[in-house]
Amino acid sequence: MSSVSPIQIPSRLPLLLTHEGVLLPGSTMRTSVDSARNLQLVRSRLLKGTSLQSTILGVIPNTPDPASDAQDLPPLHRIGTAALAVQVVGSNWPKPHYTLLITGLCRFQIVQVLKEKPYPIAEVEQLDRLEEFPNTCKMREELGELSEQFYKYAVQLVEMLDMSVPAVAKLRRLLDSLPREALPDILTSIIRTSNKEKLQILDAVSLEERFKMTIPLLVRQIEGLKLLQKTRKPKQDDDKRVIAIRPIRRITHIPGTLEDEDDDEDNDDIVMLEKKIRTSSMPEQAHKVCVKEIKRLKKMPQSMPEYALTRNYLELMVELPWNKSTTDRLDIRAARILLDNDHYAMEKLKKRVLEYLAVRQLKNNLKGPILCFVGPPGVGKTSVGRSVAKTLGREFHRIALGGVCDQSDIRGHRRTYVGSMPGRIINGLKTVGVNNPVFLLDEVDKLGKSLQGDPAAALLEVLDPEQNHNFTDHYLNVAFDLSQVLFIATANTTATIPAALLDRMEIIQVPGYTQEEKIEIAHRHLIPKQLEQHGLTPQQIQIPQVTTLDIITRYTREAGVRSLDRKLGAICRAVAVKVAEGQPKEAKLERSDVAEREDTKGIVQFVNCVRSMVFHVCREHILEDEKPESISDTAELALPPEMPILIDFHALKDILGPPMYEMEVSQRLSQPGVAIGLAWTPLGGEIMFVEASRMDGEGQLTLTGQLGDVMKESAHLAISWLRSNAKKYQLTNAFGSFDLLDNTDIHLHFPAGAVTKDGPSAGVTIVTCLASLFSGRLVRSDVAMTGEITLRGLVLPVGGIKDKVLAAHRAGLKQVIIPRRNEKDLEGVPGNVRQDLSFVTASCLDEVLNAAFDGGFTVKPRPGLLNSKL
Ligand SMILES: Nc1ncnc2c1ncn2[C@@H]1O[C@H](COP(=O)(O)OP(=O)(O)OP(=O)(O)O)[C@@H](O)[C@H]1O
Repeated sequence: MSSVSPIQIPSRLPLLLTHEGVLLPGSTMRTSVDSARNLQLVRSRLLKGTSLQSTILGVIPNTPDPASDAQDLPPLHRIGTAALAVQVVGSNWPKPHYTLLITGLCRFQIVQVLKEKPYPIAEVEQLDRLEEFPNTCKMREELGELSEQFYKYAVQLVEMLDMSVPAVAKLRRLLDSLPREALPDILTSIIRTSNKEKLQILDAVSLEERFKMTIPLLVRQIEGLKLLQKTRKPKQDDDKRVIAIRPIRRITHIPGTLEDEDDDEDNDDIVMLEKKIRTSSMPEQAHKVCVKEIKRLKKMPQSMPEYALTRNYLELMVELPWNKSTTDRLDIRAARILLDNDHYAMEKLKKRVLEYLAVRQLKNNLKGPILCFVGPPGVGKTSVGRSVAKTLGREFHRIALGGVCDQSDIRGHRRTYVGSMPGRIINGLKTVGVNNPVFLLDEVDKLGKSLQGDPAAALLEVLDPEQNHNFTDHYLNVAFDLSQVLFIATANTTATIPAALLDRMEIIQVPGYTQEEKIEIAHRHLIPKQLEQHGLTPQQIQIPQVTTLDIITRYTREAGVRSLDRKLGAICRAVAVKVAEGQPKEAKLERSDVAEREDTKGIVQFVNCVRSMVFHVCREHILEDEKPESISDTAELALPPEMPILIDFHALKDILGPPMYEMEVSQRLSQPGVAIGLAWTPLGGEIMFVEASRMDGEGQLTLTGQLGDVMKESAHLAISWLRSNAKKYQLTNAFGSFDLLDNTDIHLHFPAGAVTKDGPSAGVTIVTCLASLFSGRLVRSDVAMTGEITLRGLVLPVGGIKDKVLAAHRAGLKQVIIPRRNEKDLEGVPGNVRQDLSFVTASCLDEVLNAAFDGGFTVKPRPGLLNSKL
C-alpha cells in the first residue's frame, strides 16, 4: 500500500471556543455561536471567504467564550481539534446567532496565544498524523495486540446486530475500510458517552492510550445492548429489526444534532420505506431509481440537507399510485339520471358527456378526446366536471390554473433546487391516490407566461393522449403514465388559449342561461342547497318564483347563476336570524296551536303577507330605534311561528337593499342619437348603449369608451357610409347641409367606459345611432342589434349570437336585428326566448335602418328633384 506524505494543518489557527460538546477527529458536530469573539470569528473567517472549506478552525472544548469581548479570555483547554466548517446557518433576530456544522480533522495543542481580539489566534502544534491513505499494515505492527483487541470489540458490537439489515452490513464494511487509528475517535463520538469521557479521549494523544481508554467504553455499550436484548421479548421479526437498528444508526448519528428518540423513529421509517419500495408495484425504471436513492440515503448523515430531500422524494415515489386505479361505473342510464339530477338545462353539454361515456363503455381504453367546457362564469362548468367523476365512480381533483405562470407548476422543479416540489399533476395524483382520476383543469384560458417558462407548453405534453403515457415530471425524473387520467378543461373564452393547446381539446360551448332556466335552477338546486347550508327548512322560508325573477332581473346581471346563488344566501342568512331569534317562543306556541295549524291553510297567503310586512317593518324599526328586544317580542306576538317567512318584493328590498338594475332602456332612448347594440364578453352577452352627439366644429370624430382599433375603424366606416348616403336618406347636419361633417364635430361614446371594447360587431349599431342623430328620429326602444358593416353597406355575420340574444331577452327587449348569414345560429337559442323575441335578419344597412325606426327609414323623394332618365 502506498503511503503519502502527511497533511499539515496551518501553524496558526483562529480559535473557536466551545463548552457544550466535544468535537473528536473524524466526527461531526453542530455548535451554536452567539458570543462576541466566536461571532467575530464566523463573520471574518467563514462568511467573508469564498469557500468554507478553505478555513481551518481550532476548536477548543470545555472553554466558554465570554459574552462580551471586553472580558478577558478564560484559561483555554490545552488540546483542541482542527476542524472544517461544513455549513453555516444564521439569523440576526432576536439577536445575532449562527449555527455551525463542523467536522474534526486532527488534534493540536496550543503553543502560544498570539492575539485575543477580535477573536483568539494561536500558534499550534499538530498532534495527529493526517494521511490521505492509511498505512494499515504499519499501524497493525505498532499496536499489535491492543489494536486487535479493540477491533474485536468493535466487531462484536456490530455482530450483535441483525446482519440482514443493510445498515448493519454497512457498519461492518466501514469497520474494515476505515483506518484503525481513526476508529477510537469515531466510535467514541457515536456510542453513548459523556462529555467528560470524550474530553479524556481527546486528551489521549498517544494512540495506545486512546485504544486503552476506548475499549472499556465499547465493552460498556456491548453489555448495555445485551441487557436490552434480554429485556425485550424477541416476539416478531419486526421487533428484532427495531432493536437491531438502534445501535446501527448511530454510525450516521451526529452528536448534538437530534434527540435520540427522533433518531430511532427516523431509522425505523427508513426500514419501512425500503420495505415499501420492495413491495410497491412501480415500473422497473422507477424501482431502480428508488433502490439507488435508498442506498444513498442510508450512507448519508441525517444532518445533510440532502437527506431530507432524498427521503421526501422516496416517500413520494412509494405513495404515488403507479398501478392503483378505481373501476369505472359505466352505466349510461344511471349517468343520465345523475347528470339530470345535478344540473338543470345544459342539454348540449350533457349530451356530449353522455356520448363520451357511452364510447368509453364500448371501448375501455379510449384515448382522448380532452373535453374543454367554454362559457361565462357560473354556468356550471366546474360542477359538471365533478358530476362526470361522480357518474364514472372516479376520484375528482381540480387544478386551478388561473394565474399560473411558471412551467414548474405543471412539471415540477428539478431536485437540485432548494425547496423543489413536484408539479400539480403529480401532486394531484398523490392526493387522490389512484392513477385514473378525473382532473379538472380549471381556467386554462388564464394561464400566464413569464421568465420561468410557459406553463401552456408544459400542458401540451400532459394533454396529448399520444405522449402522456410517458409524462416526466422534473422532480420525479422518471416517467409516469397519465393515459388513464380523464382530463376536462374549463375556460371562459377560447381567445386566450394558445392555438396548440386548443387544438388538443374538443371545445364544448356552455352558453348563459335564460331567465326561465335560472328560475328553475334556483328552485331545483340553489334554494335547497342554501337552505341546507343555513340550517333552514322549507317550512321556515318561502321564496316564490316572482321573487326569484325579481332577484334575477333587478339584483343580478349575469350569464351564470353565481350572483343569484349569493343573493339567495343573503336572504337565507337574514331569515336564519329571524328564526333563531324566535325559536324559544316558537316551542311554546307549537304546543297550543297545533289544532289551529291544520285549519290555517286557507288563510296562509293572507297571513304570509302580514308576516312579510311585519318582517319588513321590524327591520326598519331596528334601524330606527335600536331596540331589538321589543321588536322581536312584537314579531313573535304577531306571527304564528309555523308559517314560513314569505320573501316578497318588500322583504327583498329590506334584505338586499334597493334594486341594482332597473329597466333603463326606454329612459335612455328618449332622445335621438342613442341605439342599443349587443356585445359578447367572456362573461356572457351584454346590451350596450351607443350614444352620439354633434356640435359645431371642424369635422372631427371623437370616440370614447376604451375602444380597440377594429371598433374605431367601424365608426369611421359608419360615418363614411352615412356621408355617402346622406342625400338618399335626407340626413343633414345642424346647418342643413348634406355634408354631415361640414362645420360639425361628432362625438361617439360607448358607455361602461372602464371596460375595453373591440370587434367589428358594433358596426350596425353605430350606423343606426348616427342615422338617428342626423335624422332627428328616435330609434325604437325595444330593438337591439349586432352586425359588421362594409363600406358599401352590406351586413356581415358576427359571433356569439346565442349569448347576445339571451342578453337582449334578459334586458326585456322585443326585437333583435342580426346579420342574415347568422340566421342558422338562432337554432341554438332556447325555444321560449325565440318565442318572446322577434328577429330581423338583415343583409344590408337599408334593412337594418328600416327595422330600427318605427315606420321604417325609407328614402323620401325630395320635392322638385328630377329623376334623371338616360
Ligand atoms: N345548470 C345548473 N344546475 C344546477 N346548478 C348549477 C347549474 N349551473 C350552475 N350551477 C351552480 O352554480 C354554481 C357555480 O357553478 P360553477 O362553479 O360550476 O361555475 P363555472 O362555470 O365553473 O364558473 P367559473 O368559470 O367561474 O369557474 C355551482 O354551485 C353550481 O352547482
